[in-house]
Amino acid sequence: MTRLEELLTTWIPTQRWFAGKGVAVDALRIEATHVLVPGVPGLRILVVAVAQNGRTDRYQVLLGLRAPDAIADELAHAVIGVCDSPADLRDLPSVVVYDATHDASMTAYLLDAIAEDRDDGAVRFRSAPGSTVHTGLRSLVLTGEQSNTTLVYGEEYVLKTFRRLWPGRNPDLELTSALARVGSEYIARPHGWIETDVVDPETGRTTPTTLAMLQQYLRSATDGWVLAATSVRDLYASPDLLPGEAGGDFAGEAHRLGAATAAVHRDLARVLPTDVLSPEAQARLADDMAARLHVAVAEVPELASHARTLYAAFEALGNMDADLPVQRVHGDYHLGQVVRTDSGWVLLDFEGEPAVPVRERQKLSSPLRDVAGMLRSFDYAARYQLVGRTDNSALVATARAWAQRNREAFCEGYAFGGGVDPEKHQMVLRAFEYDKAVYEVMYEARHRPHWISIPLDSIMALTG
Ligand SMILES: Nc1ncnc2c1ncn2[C@@H]1O[C@H](COP(=O)(O)OP(=O)(O)O)[C@@H](O)[C@H]1O
Ligand SMILES: O=P(O)(O)O[C@H]1O[C@H](CO)[C@@H](O[C@H]2O[C@H](CO)[C@@H](O)[C@H](O)[C@H]2O)[C@H](O)[C@H]1O
Repeated sequence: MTRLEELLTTWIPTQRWFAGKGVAVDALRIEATHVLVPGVPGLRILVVAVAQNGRTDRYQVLLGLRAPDAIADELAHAVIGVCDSPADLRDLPSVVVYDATHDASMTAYLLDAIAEDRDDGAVRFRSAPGSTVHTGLRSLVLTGEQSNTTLVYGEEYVLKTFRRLWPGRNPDLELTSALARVGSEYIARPHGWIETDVVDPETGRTTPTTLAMLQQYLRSATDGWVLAATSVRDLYASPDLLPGEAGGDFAGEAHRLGAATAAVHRDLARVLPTDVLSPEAQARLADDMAARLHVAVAEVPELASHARTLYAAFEALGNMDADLPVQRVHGDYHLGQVVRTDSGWVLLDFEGEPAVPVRERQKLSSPLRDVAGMLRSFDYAARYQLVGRTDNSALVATARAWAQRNREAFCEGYAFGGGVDPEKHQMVLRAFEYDKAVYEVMYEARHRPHWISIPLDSIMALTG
């Protein structure tokens, strides 16, 4: 009979949220099993350590268990396999295990437990200060290209379950809660969270670690990426027009998004620490960018011919003779992280780069890093519909014009909303844009190789 570890070794690498794609799994160990609903049907939270190529990453698996003949058709797609029963279920020779995020009868438990501030063994469920969580709502899994798994309960809440676990409080919860405390209108209100203790392998300390965050579901939300892509599509349909003349012009939205971004940065600086980088710290920041480029060139040799310009931009940042104010920022800002609601733009997903340890993500950074992220995203939105088109040469200029118009509108909106004027900090902005483009080359190489030409073409255009 099969052990659960064996099933997980096959299943985890096929999941969208698995960060170690393309690298063989050397070993898999279940580090913790939290039994939330005992017996069958049952629900457990597993912390699974996956060793690959000398490093170990931790993932959260919400595991459903049922008797082998008791799995409903609608759960068939979520089945991981049949394995030996765990030690506490010895009266059953085997069980079917499945991804419990798809089982509304099990996920109801999570919402109930948050509403009751339950302590369940080593798992703590908490509602946010001042929130009364409503229960009895059925959950559905949000589909999409995600690093995590998000459940929507009724039309009221989303529960974002963090898949890759790093010891510590997830910045998404930390920053969203901080912004909620000052009444920010640009976030989805946090309603609760789930946490457990994880031993930090670096320090050996037991560290409260966020497993999930419950947040207001924004019913009327449309993804910023979808809106921008629609605008680009409209323009491509009439390429003789200038972006400002086309029906679906996005510049007004880009301006409002810039202003919303500045407001969020202002609030973060108000409630969380700020600093000014010392010249040494500035040099370290530039060195880190150069080190990331070095790794990327080794993995994607096409980058090599542009490396000199990129290194020069990082060096200029390192030697810059001007103050660089830093604060908590979003950290992975792009059009897929913002939604347009009836009342304006809302920023989501403050967790930063999921592949970076929480400790790193908590470091203060320049808000221009987020600005650069969004500018890169305008470039992506403009270019992605050209991927694979052989007739695209005429449209390249159109794409550039669209990205430029929205870049300017966003920067103007950012300055109008009280942020620094990004266009007046070209050296810093350029370094962050290059650094993000290098990150994207690596991201696409690992997750969406068919899109790698997007950041590579931008780097080519940016570096001349
Ligand atoms: N509170 C919310 N209300 C409505 N939609 C949401 C909400 N939170 C997330 N979403 C949708 O889910 C997508 C992914 O959410 P996100 O927090 O960015 O997850 P991930 O870290 O996995 O990328 C968003 O782009 C948005 O479309
Ligand atoms: O999963 P997350 O949303 O936290 O972020 C990761 O995935 C993003 C892709 O979904 C990736 O963003 C890149 O692609 C976007 C278009 O899909 C584009 O708008 C962004 O500018 C580009 O960086 C993001 O980098 C990655 O961390």
